[in-house]
Amino acid sequence: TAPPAESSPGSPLPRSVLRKFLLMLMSLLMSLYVFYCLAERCPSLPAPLLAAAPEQAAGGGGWLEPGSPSLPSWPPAARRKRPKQQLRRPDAPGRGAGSGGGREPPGTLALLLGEGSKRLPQAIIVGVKKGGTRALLEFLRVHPDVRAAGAEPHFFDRGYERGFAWYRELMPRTLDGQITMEKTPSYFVTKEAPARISAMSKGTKLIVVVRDPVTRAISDYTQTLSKKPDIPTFESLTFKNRTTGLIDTSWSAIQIGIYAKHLENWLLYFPIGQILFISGERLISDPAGELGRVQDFLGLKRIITDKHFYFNKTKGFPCLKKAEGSSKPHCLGKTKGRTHPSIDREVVQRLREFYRPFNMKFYQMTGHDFGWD
Ligand SMILES: Nc1ncnc2c1ncn2[C@@H]1O[C@H](COP(=O)(O)OS(=O)(=O)O)[C@@H](OP(=O)(O)O)[C@H]1O
Repeated sequence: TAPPAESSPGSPLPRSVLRKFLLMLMSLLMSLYVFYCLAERCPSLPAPLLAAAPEQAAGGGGWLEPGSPSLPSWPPAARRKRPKQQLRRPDAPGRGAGSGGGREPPGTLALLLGEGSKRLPQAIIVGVKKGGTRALLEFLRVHPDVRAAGAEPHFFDRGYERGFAWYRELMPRTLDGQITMEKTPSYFVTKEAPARISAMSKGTKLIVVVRDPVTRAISDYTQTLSKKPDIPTFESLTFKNRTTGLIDTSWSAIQIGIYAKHLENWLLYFPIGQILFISGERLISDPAGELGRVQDFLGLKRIITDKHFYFNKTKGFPCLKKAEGSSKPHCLGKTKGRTHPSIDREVVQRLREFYRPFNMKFYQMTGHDFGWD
């Protein structure tokens, strides 16, 4: 018998090759479709994450950024209309935006594909220096609805003349419903910062991580000492006149801790309810508890819980079980949690006396006793 015809007369390709080619074409088309669906444009999957919620699409107003009248108003997350199935369960494994290995929150692929846009921050950690601001931001970034600038932009203290377009460029891209954040601790003691932030948006949510002003001052000094080992002792810098015991309030390490005074300046532009005060001490002893308060304040679902933290004995601090963008445990670097030099007890005592009335005033203003006295 004659062998089955592999190619029809006149056809340049044998049938088997043609079949293989068609199969390959089909699988290529199927892969393209799957990819399309993963990019959240596929109609058979949950509604597109990228579609703006009706009220967001309508534009809310409230933003005063020059030249950008259509910027969305706060709070995208609180008013979020993201489909339910796109929010991870609080106990679901996985990480914040940018993580790898199939643990990405919804929308990460869209961000990777260049979707989303850079927005001015809706929430800022404005202080205080050495309060625990980096820890708070790193912890918050675990939330899939939070995206934050990595470095401190220093826009409202050092870079204001560069303009809002420059500032916005420093921000990560976000999808509708995600909150853009940054942290620059020096804003809290910058006279012009409240007016400038209010000029950007009156609705900006402010977070201040405060810490016992005496320990904060020592931490501040420790940082300077690590960079300039030749500076005078903490004790000598503390006093204008050691014999009279007059404190040198012009020394920034002391100045920054007079929280009540700085807060007065912020209250000229923002209602107290728009400022969240986080205890730097509790951020260490109960990170999940403090993160719960922050998530509520930002109108976010409570996704970051105690399951996200472990206490690292070597570091002496709580660390993340999985850092953003990785599945590995993550502690803050060596510049966080430095060993403080021991300071003369009497000097510490004198500083405690100095800060006490300011602390009392601060507790009164915030309605919260931070327990430093
Ligand atoms: N989880 C965790 N890991 C490491 N460090 C932690 C953590 N939580 C709070 N802290 C405290 O954060 C202090 C540094 O504060 P900041 O990040 O605000 O410093 S800075 O102003 O940005 O330089 C840093 O101060 P020092 O201990 O004096 O170095 C820490 O005490």
